[in-house]
Amino acid sequence: MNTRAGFVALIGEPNAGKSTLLNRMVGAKVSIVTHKVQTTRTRIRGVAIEGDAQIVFVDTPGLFQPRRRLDRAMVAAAWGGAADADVVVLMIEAHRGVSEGVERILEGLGNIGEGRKVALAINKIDRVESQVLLGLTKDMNERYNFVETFMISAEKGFGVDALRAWLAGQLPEGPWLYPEDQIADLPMRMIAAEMTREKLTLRLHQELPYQLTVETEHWEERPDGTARIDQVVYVSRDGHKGIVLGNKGETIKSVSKASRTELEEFLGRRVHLFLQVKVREKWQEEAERYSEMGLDFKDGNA
Ligand SMILES: Nc1nc2c(ncn2[C@@H]2O[C@H](COP(=O)(O)OP(=O)(O)OP(=O)(O)O)[C@@H](O)[C@H]2O)c(=O)[nH]1
Repeated sequence: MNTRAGFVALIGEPNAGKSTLLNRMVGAKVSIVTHKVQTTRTRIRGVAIEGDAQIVFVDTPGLFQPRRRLDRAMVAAAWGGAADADVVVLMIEAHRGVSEGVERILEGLGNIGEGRKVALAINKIDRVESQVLLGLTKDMNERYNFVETFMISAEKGFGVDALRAWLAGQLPEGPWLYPEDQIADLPMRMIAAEMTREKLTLRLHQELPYQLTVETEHWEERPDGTARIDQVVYVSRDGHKGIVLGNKGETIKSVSKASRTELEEFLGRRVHLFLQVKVREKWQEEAERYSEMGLDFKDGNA
């Protein structure tokens, strides 16, 4: 049996229906619902299984409202994520047509590289007449070379199975990115990693090394009702390790304390949190496909 696996970036203006579609495609068991933390990272939103294929959906935070300087870096990062995905799906709203926002996205799409598979999903087709749909399909395909166009209603479920099956077929052959037994607690591991990353962001401000990732390596439910969570903060350079540790380790200690407090509140029980900082020079290359955080921020995008 040949398995397939890969990343799909779902992009579109706010309100296009991305969350609705993801919930339908992914199913409650493995969907990840953390909208809380805005980082410069591309996050995994959910993992869907379709036959022999594992589809990892990534999010593109902050893609469409670049107001402040930080947001511009996030926009660049988001496009970086889309450019690294195996397939990009642009979702638009049938009744709104080619809005200004959609035009901007089309411009951005022009820069993500030749040969990228970009599909168009026209959502909310329940709200328009079929002539409108045909016109919109034609218009959009004249503006960009989509490999495929889908007409769907994420809310009513129309066309969603066809889209998921098509996506599965587009992914490269290879082992699954997440072992089956890890998928169930993947959301919790990721939420915990994001909490720590958020605390690092708050504590370090501008000093925060861009090339930094947090992974939850180990999660143990203890018989006494507490949880032991081991996380590793990966940095790409030795010098960054010092920044994250802080003077006499005080930065990492306060990050750890803040993250643990939040985790305890979230889980409703005591948590023993252990943080380690490790240097992994090439973590971007090696971790991209296998780490819990998936696609990442690239040098030069800021
Ligand atoms: N009529 C109709 N409404 C839909 C459809 N899909 C989604 N919606 C509605 O559109 C609204 C936005 O959907 P979301 O899934 O939250 O959109 P989103 O793209 O995730 O939005 P952000 O999280 O802001 O980026 C919700 O009120 C949905 O119920 C559809 O197929 N038809």
